[in-house]
Amino acid sequence: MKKELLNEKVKVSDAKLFIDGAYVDALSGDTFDTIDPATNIKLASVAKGNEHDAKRAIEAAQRTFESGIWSNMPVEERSDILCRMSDLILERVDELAYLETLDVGKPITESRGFDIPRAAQNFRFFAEMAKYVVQENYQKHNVMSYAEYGPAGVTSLIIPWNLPFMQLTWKASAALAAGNTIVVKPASYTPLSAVKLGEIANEAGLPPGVLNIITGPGSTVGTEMCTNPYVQRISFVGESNTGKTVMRNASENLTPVSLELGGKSANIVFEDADLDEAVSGSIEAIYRNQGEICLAGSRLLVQESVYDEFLEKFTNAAKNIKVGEPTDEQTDMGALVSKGHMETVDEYVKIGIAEGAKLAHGGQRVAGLDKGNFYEPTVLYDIDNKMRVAQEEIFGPVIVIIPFKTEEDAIRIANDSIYGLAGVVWTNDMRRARRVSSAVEAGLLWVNCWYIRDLRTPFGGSKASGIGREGGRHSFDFYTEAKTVTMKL
Ligand SMILES: NC(=O)c1ccc[n+]([C@@H]2O[C@H](COP(=O)([O-])OP(=O)(O)OC[C@H]3O[C@@H](n4cnc5c(N)ncnc54)[C@H](O)[C@@H]3O)[C@@H](O)[C@H]2O)c1
Ligand SMILES: O=C/C=C/C=C(\O)C(=O)O
Repeated sequence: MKKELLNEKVKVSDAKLFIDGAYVDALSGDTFDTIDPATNIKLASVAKGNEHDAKRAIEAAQRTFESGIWSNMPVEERSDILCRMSDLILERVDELAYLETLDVGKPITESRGFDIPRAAQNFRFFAEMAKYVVQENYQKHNVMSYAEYGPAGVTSLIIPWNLPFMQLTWKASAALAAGNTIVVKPASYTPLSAVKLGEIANEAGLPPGVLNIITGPGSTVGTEMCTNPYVQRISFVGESNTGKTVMRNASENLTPVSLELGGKSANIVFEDADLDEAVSGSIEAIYRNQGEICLAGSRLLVQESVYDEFLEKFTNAAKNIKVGEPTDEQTDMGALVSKGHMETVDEYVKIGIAEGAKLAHGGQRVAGLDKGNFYEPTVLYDIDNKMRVAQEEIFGPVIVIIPFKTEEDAIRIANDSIYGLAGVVWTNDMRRARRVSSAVEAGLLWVNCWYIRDLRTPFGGSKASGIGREGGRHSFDFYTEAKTVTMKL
């Protein structure tokens, strides 16, 4: 079934580089395999680009930018093309969702219900918004100053493997709407959906050379995308340590960076919260997408007075999660992206237990599903925030539960982290909600909910979780170059 669908819909031979509107092999002719996380069997051969291919793509993007075919196109026309891309993504939702599920290992209900529709929404949102970006114009006596926000130029987008199509389109749609030409690199574990964007672009009428896609290693392709002098903007999503390398490399040409990096977000449950709501929200915040979400509420802080009751309810809910074949409609949690990543997650659980953590559930691979990278939803409790499992990003289905006494303790523990991506607060006291959300050091705070998004809001992290914000006007700030023109009239 899988193979047939792959051959029929995915056309394995299509997993090539996309440069100047055409699918091409890597200059070296090299390929690499992308693997199905549910079986560890090869899914497809993918062109293995290197720095020379990246250079070729950047030069195509530069030529196209200079031609003005996209950068000078009236914004309404650009917007129409991007809206067509949005429509085409929706028309192909089943195929793209299937592809994403095969490549990432995530449940089909998640790909079809979230990743792909959100990708379509990304394109429509930024295409519409580009038409209404407010221009500044000031006057003092006979002097008028106004600002032009032109496209920045060739833009590099480097994407991780956890939400591949959603995050690629989150960046690509904004960068394109602003009039840039782009070069994108998906993660090597999950290149297949990104490759499809080339077909969609051609069908929508995006001029050749505006979008270029290079599959291949970060060390070669990614490095070129950060150091090539034609590149004017770099938007990167991935681990904090890779983010440091990106920033170091970007400094060579003083290229502006937007970095969305790792997290270890505090999810704080107060005694006055609706406990059932807090349990189901916290379950989603750690186990959705196998825990492979940067925004995961991966440090669960629970007030002592409700700790035992919460722990019992949470553990029962974790036991009820159905881990299984990602393409099965009944599956809640699929496979981890790779065998190596699953081993890292398992290693963390062992480290936690050695550090003194107690195990309420999980802590091992799922019995009977040993061909794929299936790991049980795992609950570690009685955690001290100093433990490695509380400080380091595990990026898998492992919650660490930490008791706390007072609001001040909760805030102190929440902020005792190198990361500052997100935070979650469960309480029915709105004054407390306001106080705690102000005090927690993070770019994103959710109260009595998790991962509800409004694309107009600033999105990004503080501390080691990133630099800059995207979303709404913040995306346009990053993907444009401002110029102030002052005229004496
Ligand atoms: N803050 C956010 O919005 C956000 C969103 C999703 C994922 N993440 C983070 O991403 C991480 C998981 O993703 P990952 O394992 O793919 O991250 P990663 O840092 O290993 O890789 C991310 C991308 O960078 C590329 N890359 C690797 N070395 C590079 C280099 N030297 N120069 C340029 N590019 C290079 C990779 O090939 C990949 O495409 C987690 O830390 C997670 O929290 C953050
Ligand atoms: O894993 C990280 C999640 C990133 C989410 C977004 O970029 C988004 O919702 O726009």
